[in-house]
Amino acid sequence: MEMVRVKDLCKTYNEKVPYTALSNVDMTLNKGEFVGIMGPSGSGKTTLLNIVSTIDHPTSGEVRIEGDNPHAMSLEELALYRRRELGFVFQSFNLLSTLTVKENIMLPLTLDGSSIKEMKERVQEVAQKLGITDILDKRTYEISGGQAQRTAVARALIHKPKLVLADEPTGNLDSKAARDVMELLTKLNKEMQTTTMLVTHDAMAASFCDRVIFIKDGQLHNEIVCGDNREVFYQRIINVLSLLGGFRHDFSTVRV
Ligand SMILES: Nc1ncnc2c1ncn2[C@@H]1O[C@H](COP(=O)(O)OP(=O)(O)OP(=O)(O)O)[C@@H](O)[C@H]1O
Repeated sequence: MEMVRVKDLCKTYNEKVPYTALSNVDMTLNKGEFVGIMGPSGSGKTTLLNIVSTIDHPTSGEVRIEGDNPHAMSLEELALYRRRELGFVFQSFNLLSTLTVKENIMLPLTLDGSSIKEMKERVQEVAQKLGITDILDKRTYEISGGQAQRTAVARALIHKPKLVLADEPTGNLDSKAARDVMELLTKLNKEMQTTTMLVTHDAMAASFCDRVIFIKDGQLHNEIVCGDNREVFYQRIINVLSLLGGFRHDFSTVRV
């Protein structure tokens, strides 16, 4: 079943000199699928994620999420839609430092007016899945980067969103923490059947996906699907990246 449908999507930034960041992008994400988006620096990955996640608007074309067109909603409808149906994970964690880990995780439910009982139950459930029950009362400055990103993942998933959007979630983590976060994200994706779109430059992170879509110069380049062997998938990702060229970062040195 189709969860996300991107149709003929174009984005031009109207600066002094207009810049076309995306041209005629078509893609589909199926329900429960974990899809990576890769491409050289400046190829349009974040622009694509921002438009699918409703943070930015397309110049033309359409995004449908389970049939809904979020870009056609009013600001109030859109705010509610984002809060209820989408989950976000960012490179910089975006946790509120004045709140505890537990309060950060609860935030989407607090904003939605859920009962205290329900919030407590859901926090316990999601914290257990992410192995962070023992840090729930800590402040965000008392925890490690890996724990911070697991907290951010818990916050993104607590309201059981339809779609999780992750922009370089391993970008600020060491290789061990990065691998842990990817293992948890994929485990929860399978358990909860939450469709996930991941932008990354990291081949190790991408090798956890079911499918990786490559973009270059704002257009779809190709895609590869993970078979039975993740190590082979990782090598195939590296091969496409070396063909594409133009990477800001060195390829990940982490072995799968
Ligand atoms: N708000 C903006 N105004 C003008 N140009 C922009 C804006 N945001 C992005 N761009 C340009 O659009 C192009 C695509 O940017 P985008 O951030 O989507 O690329 P990316 O593939 O995510 O890059 P990176 O891997 O470096 O994060 C780049 O050339 C960028 O300079």
